[in-house]
Amino acid sequence: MKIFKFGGASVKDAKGVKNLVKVLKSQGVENTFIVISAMGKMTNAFEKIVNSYFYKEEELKIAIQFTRDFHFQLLKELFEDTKHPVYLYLDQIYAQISGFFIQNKSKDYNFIYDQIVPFGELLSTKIVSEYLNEIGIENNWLDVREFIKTDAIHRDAKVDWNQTERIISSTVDMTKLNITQGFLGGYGNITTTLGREGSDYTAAIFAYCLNAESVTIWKDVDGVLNANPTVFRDTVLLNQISYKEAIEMAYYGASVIHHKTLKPLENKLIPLHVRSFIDYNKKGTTVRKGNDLEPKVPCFIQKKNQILVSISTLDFSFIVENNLSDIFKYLHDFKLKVNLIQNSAISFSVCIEDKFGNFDAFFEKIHNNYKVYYNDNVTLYTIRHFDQESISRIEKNNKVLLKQTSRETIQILIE
Ligand SMILES: Nc1ncnc2c1ncn2[C@@H]1O[C@H](COP(=O)(O)OP(=O)(O)O)[C@@H](O)[C@H]1O
Ligand SMILES: N[C@@H](CC(=O)OP(=O)(O)O)C(=O)O
Repeated sequence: MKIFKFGGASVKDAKGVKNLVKVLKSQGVENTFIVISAMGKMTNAFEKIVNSYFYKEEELKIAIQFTRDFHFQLLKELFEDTKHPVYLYLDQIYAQISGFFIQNKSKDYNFIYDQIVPFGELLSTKIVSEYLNEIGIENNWLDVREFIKTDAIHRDAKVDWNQTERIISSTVDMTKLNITQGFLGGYGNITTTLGREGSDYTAAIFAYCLNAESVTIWKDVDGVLNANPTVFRDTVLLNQISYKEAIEMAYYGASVIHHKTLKPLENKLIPLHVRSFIDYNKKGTTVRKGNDLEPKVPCFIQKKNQILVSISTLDFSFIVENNLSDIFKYLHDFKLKVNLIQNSAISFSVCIEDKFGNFDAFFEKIHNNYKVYYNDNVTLYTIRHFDQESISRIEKNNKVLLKQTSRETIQILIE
């Protein structure tokens, strides 16, 4: 059995949905399990709804209407008959959204996020599923929240592997073409999410639990390239990469594969194919056990919006011995992702990412006990398998704030 994951870019409009059908037909629909993300940029649009609810109530209605109009327009292009039940589904979803905001008493941003943003995936999967039925490709729509069970950490839920594996392996009917949502999970009856861009991970979870033969994620690029083509010129397609190389690249921020996707696949040696939904006959990239990189070229990863924090002790005590555990505890408590660390005798520099908007609270907590300086909005470049030419490419015309080299990797922080 094979798992296909279609991301937002592949279903960004009605043409995209029709193209998904072409991809499916070209590969054969038998023994296939499909994971789909929200359409186009709909996750951002649903995030805007949550943001308006909290901070700009006067924009809430418009934000909701924007997502509704988007899906309604798409339905009109896919289903001529406005009496088709999928239109009713759309109405029901928007009644649920309004009902939620009327009844909600919670002030927990992350909880509310997880009750609203998932409508993007629920709508996209229902639309694709109904469209496939309409054109004669029978399929089974699954509510992923009943299958992937998580803890209650909203927006960053951890999978309960025991429960999830038991449920998936015993209840998914593999004789059917199944379609489900990426990115979502369930804690009891409460919806959770696995972190932005988590649909690749969803595909890997199902692959692991169903012992799939492969996972294919369909992208708007030919496969995994040695750099993001929207940032770098002259990129090269990587035909094959090892799990280890892929996990390193994803960890450093190569957004083409979600970083949690690799471990479940590597554990069962399930190959991951990254292929183009535009040129779907091309082979793309395969991630599997074997040579690190084919061809072996420097690989560039850019991470924007980083904060470089330099922390030193006030009393000249050694930073590592006496203070580091303290600082790391706060970094952990405030969910600040550490991307680079470097220390001297009395000071410590750390490059962090503030996904949840907690940096100010972290700063508040530590600035009385330490001398703290920071530069925000800096960019971290990572080069795997670097050479002098690749380093010069990054450093040219840029102010380097910090640089760190290990055997295979160099990281350069640029102002
Ligand atoms: N190393 C890389 N190779 C290929 N694409 C990359 C790489 N790094 C970043 N990308 C970006 O990832 C995009 C595809 O991923 P994404 O937009 O998340 O797709 P989807 O939403 O369909 O999952 C590409 O269009 C490209 O801009
Ligand atoms: N829709 C979610 C999950 C996801 O993985 O999306 P995509 O496959 O389009 O990156 C997000 O945008 O975060």
